[in-house]
Amino acid sequence: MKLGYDKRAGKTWSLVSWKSREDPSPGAFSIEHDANESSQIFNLQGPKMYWTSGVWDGQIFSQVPEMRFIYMYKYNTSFNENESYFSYSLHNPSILSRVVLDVSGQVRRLNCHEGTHEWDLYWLQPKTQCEVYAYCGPFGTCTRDSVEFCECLPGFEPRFPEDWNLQDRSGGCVRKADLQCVNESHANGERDQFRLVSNVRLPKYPVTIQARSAMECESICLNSCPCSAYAYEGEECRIWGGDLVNVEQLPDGDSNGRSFYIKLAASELNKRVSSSEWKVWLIVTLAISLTSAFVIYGIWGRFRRKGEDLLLFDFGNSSEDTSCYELGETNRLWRGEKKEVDLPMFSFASVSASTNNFCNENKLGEGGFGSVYKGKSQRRYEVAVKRLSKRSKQGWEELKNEAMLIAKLQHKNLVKVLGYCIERDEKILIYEYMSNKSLDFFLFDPTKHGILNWKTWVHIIEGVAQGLLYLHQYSRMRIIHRDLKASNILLDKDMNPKISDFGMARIFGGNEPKATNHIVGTYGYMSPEYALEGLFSTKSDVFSFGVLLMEILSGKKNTGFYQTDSLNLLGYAWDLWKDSRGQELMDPGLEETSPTHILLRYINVGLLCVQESADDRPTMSDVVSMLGNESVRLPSPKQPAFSNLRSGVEPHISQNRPGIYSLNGVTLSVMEAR
Ligand SMILES: Nc1ncnc2c1ncn2[C@@H]1O[C@H](COP(=O)(O)OP(=O)(O)OP(=O)(O)O)[C@@H](O)[C@H]1O
Repeated sequence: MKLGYDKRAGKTWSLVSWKSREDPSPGAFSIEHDANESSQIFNLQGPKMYWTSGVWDGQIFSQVPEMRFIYMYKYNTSFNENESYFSYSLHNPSILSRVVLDVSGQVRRLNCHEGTHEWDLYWLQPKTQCEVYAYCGPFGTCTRDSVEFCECLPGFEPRFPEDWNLQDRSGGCVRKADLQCVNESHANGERDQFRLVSNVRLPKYPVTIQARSAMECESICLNSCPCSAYAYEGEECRIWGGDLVNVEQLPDGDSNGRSFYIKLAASELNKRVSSSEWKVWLIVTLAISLTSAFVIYGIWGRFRRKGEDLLLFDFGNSSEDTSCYELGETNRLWRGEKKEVDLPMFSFASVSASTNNFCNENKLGEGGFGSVYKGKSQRRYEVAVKRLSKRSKQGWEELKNEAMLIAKLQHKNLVKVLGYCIERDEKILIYEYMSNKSLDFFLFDPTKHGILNWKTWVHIIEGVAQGLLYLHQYSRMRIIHRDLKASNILLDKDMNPKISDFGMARIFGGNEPKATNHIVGTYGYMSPEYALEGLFSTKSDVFSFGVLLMEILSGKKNTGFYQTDSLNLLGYAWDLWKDSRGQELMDPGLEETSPTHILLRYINVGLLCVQESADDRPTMSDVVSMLGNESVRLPSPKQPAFSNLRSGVEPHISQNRPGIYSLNGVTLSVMEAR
């Protein structure tokens, strides 16, 4: 369908939401294409702007940067004397995809899942209130996941305080003191000044101009009356005229955080608090702090009980139940941690009841830090319960790291954590149950590898790639998994892959590799710069993904590979590739069910991922596009890392480097070199 304007018929092609989920008559929202040159998509709530895509630059809409990495669609805009419109089509016409404008005003893209024939949510906007156009009005700032979404920028106050208190923030904020707006010194000697606003998503609609320095950029803004703010980054001077909208305050450490300078009257910046104001401020602050403490205490108590109620209702055996919140030291320690876990807490009694007292028949497997059991709630909902071994001291740190990270992530290819329990010396995480266990069960058992056809393997490979891409690029934090391997890919009943085991994962800022002395990971999957120098980056995950891909294609483990007596799997693959015999690497079962040129393409991508130099390896977004789009030309790979290493022999680790890694597919870390 076209979204635009039919000039001959004088008709607009738009998308209109339903009135309610049951009533398909025209609702409050509509999407239209701007017929002017800016060619943006407007999502309107009645006549009011609700969301905008930003201007079309010929490839993407400026407010939808992720379009750069989504290679599935072809976009088309057209302006001629008869019509002006925007439309899209799919590179692969067999994929079913649709765009829906929801009753709540969200634009949702849904793709039909080949296996389940259900509509999967692929993309949506606006995702949060902070992305709604001018949600906090002009000069307001928005903070997601906060009770009070909106605040005013420093030096501003609500324009309509009554509406503001009644939660209508659309009026925004106004200056507490007017700008002087003079080029030369003002009569009283005060010129407008700038105040830094940091760690935010920048306001919409800047104008970009060239400036040689931050000072020059500041002076341009200072000498232009309508300029309200500027930002200087990489020789690019951005200035904003008039109202600032959609400034979003980001959480600490968010790699999307930027800074800008807002222009304020000098009197506002130099304000001193008089002694009577100071006293009033002190009294009010004390009163607020005390009231907040009581309120938080009350809410916390209710929250704990609510978590427990949920558990009793869902898992529990109420008569035997001991309450988690009555626990002692360990429990308080957890809550005392700086970063709290935003997850429901369950009592040990109910978790134990759900697994039939951790009986052996319910045991799903055993990892480095403890055992995993299948549990069933009273409502027959299946879960997986990871119980930390009481001897494992280090495992506790990993488990906490895992809970804190996964609780903040949401993607269909990442395993979900449903809750936790800490009681006396018991430490437990509860996950969604994945009935097909982990990928290694299918991969390294020759009788099982052949059960899955090529289509399913592609589904698994693409899912893992999407999950990693989300971690590296799209999640709220940039995350490096550091322990991607076959046993950490779980499979649900429909063989959807989910990345698990975030015990080693790290939040990562910037693009430069980070160094560590404490090298953890699994032999065979670790990149050379990480195993040998302790340097990790998103490219170390790309390396592990490459090894996994080669293992899937060949049906063989990278470690313990004895096909030839001189090389490991990567070396073997490289030798075949050089001799144009790549297809001989393939698991014979796969070769029968898939076209050779596709298999060779996948081997090519795998070899690109395991190249020696991290800089030569593609990013996960490159990998996703190379795997999914046959029209993307693939570069020739260079020789893989460790390819001349005898199978089962570990790379030499220098004697003066303290950290070491793991063996035989089990993750370990020790602090001394061997
Ligand atoms: N959510 C789950 N659903 C079903 N089975 C699971 C689930 N989580 C783990 N398992 C099973 O339990 C086994 C042990 O998992 P765990 O994550 O503790 O260790 P691992 O990843 O195999 O090893 P390591 O801890 O050394 O990395 C897995 O191999 C898998 O078969």
